[in-house]
Amino acid sequence: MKLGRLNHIGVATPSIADSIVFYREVMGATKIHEPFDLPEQGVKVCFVDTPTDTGLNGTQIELIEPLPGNTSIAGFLEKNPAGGQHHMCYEVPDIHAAKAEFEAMGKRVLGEPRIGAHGTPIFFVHPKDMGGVLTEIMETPKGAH
Ligand SMILES: CC[C@H](C(=O)O)C(=O)SCCNC(=O)CCNC(=O)[C@H](O)C(C)(C)COP(=O)(O)OP(=O)(O)OC[C@H]1O[C@@H](n2cnc3c(N)ncnc32)[C@H](O)[C@@H]1OP(=O)(O)O
Ligand SMILES: [Co+2]
Repeated sequence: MKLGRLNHIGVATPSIADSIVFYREVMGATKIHEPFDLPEQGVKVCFVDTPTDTGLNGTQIELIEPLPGNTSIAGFLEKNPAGGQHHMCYEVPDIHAAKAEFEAMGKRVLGEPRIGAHGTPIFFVHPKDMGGVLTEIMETPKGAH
């Protein structure tokens, strides 16, 4: 692998509305995007931008709240009622090549690549194979940065 850009840090929350207030009032976030539902992934999503001085897009905070019926995030929140750091997402140039590399290293890729919150293909690698960090791999959006 070649370590790619840290696209976002996923933070599970019981309430995106409450988390928006936190990131604005406590953290001083100035660019908080409109929340949107991603029903195929069973989550409501809200991106919080972090500033960069490079003019490129900074790593985002991805707030995720379970939609009714979602079990994975709901299960995480049962264990962590206040929410918490859920996953890290790195960019790759080619999602299929990356999937083959992780599988060749014996890492458990969870499912086939599917479209994620940025509209490009993503997959997850099991946290137990990744030093305890649920790791999302995302294909870099065309023309990004
Ligand atoms: C895709 C849209 C958006 C985007 O960016 O595009 C998102 O990121 S949406 C994010 C939500 N989607 C997912 O998380 C999909 C991938 N996740 C999974 O498939 C499951 O959550 C899985 C397999 C990681 C865990 O599910 P399971 O049912 O096995 O839950 P358990 O509680 O039994 O966990 C087993 C074991 O793993 C540890 N665990 C669970 N979640 C995490 C985590 N987020 N980070 C680190 N470790 C995690 C859990 O503690 C258990 O460990 P054990 O020692 O056995 O107690
Ligand atoms: Co994510």
